[in-house]
Amino acid sequence: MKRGALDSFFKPTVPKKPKYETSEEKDEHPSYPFAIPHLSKSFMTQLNSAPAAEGKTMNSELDLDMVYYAPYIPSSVSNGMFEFLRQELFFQRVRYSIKRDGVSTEINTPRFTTVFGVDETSKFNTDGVLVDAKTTRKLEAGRYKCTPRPIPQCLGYLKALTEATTGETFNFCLVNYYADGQDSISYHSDDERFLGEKPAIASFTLGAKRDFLMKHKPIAPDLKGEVVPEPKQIKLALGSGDMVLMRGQTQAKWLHSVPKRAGDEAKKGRINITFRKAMVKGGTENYYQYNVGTGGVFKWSAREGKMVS
Ligand SMILES: O=C(O)CCC(=O)C(=O)O
Ligand SMILES: [Fe+2]
Repeated sequence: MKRGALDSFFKPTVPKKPKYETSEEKDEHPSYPFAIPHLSKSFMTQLNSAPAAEGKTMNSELDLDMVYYAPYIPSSVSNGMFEFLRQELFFQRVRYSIKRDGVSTEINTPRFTTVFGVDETSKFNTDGVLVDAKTTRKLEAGRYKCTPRPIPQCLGYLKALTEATTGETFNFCLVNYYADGQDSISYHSDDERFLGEKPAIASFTLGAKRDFLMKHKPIAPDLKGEVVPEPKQIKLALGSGDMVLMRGQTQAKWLHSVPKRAGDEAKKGRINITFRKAMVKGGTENYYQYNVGTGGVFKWSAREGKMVS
């Protein structure tokens, strides 16, 4: 046997080198299953030039009020950000049961999810302790059934940039990971009362390109029985680094979805990040219930090329 072959035979298998650089600093918190590294200086510098493209206002359709940045995140960092977040965040695959007409059905959320943040009535102090937003006093035990988690630096950095661009403020960050074309989100609107009347939601895509579909909610005939024609469905092929800001009446009047897709593109995996602002405690309970749940934690395995529990 040749020397080189023997050498490589006995060489220990080193773990795959991550495709991105991180900072030495990490966020740790009792609510995190493991620490999350900060973004590298280089990533932060590159992100500082966001938005990479001017936002296009989409408001010519009935009740629609959106701004579309294609892209928002500079293309030099969008893939690194995708690899970083997929590798460093913890995810869950949430199951819950709902009652439809008295019959309870099990729902398996068809994507990986994670969530950070707390509603406007509370905040994390600099020691990572939850305090009342008004009195800044430590929360009494049992204020929340769930365990709120502070937004880590890597997502907080993007949140601050998004706030500067949009003039909105956010206190929640929800993350979806669509592993392949079978993962999806069905038609819905983010019109919960805990978000307030005309919620602004900034929604990012990293990784695979996926179609984002929008359709107007059914319009009832007016009192005179006149039928208002519904606007036609909208399809945005969201690519890595793109951001859509939905605001005004968009959630009240429109539905959106990311349907299942065949083909190789979706197999690359797609991360969606939404920044939102929940006004009351019920919002925090809802977001943790449906994005964390009670099952086990998943983490990306670079070796296996999939989320593992
Ligand atoms: O993945 C997306 O682009 C949309 C996600 C979404 O609508 C949601 O999480 O409410
Ligand atoms: Fe949504």
